[in-house]
Amino acid sequence: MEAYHSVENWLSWMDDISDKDYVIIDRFLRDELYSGIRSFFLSKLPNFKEAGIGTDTDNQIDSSVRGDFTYWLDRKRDVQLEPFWNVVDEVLHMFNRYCFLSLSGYEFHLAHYPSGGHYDKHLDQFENRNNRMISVVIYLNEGWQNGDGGELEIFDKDGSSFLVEPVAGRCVMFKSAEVPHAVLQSHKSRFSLTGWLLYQPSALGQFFG
Ligand SMILES: O=C(O)CCC(=O)C(=O)O
Ligand SMILES: [Fe+2]
Repeated sequence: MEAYHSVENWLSWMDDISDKDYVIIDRFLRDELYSGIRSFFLSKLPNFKEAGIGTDTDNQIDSSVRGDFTYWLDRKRDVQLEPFWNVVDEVLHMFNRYCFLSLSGYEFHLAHYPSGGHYDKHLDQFENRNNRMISVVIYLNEGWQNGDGGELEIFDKDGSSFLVEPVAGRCVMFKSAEVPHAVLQSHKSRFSLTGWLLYQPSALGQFFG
């Protein structure tokens, strides 16, 4: 299949994430794919559920920590998103090839922070499950303006931090276990597509598959 982005782009993004633990890429998806995802998002809004903290077996809802509503995606069911899944395949491949990771899975959800929602500072790791390697967030907020809130706050190792505006088409990727981050209170509805590239400890399938 034809590559979605050039190798030169991938090399510079992989350099960025290796050096700084995060990379920010504007207009990551072509217009057509971006619009398809946004329409899909809007069509699913009635089905979103209040997000919890923790894993499937140990999930707690606590809107003082996290105020978003999510809709988990499923590649087999959500076939309208196939062009997006193809990009996910490419992202996985590029991390494996140029960052020497062994990624072999992913999980993605749509996220809606209603006005007033936020997410406290955290790492994208669970105590009882530590296979999230790379976090990927793509923002779908058209007409986002200064003052709308909902910025992603990324913390550096020295404790200092900076804000990333959740503008439409922007993609942020970061190392899930290394980069503490938070979502500042949003003053408008805030839309994103968020996922994690997963490390799966060497299963037999990797050798024989
Ligand atoms: O939407 C964002 O900017 C980040 C969301 C987040 O941190 C999460 O879902 O774990
Ligand atoms: Fe997070």
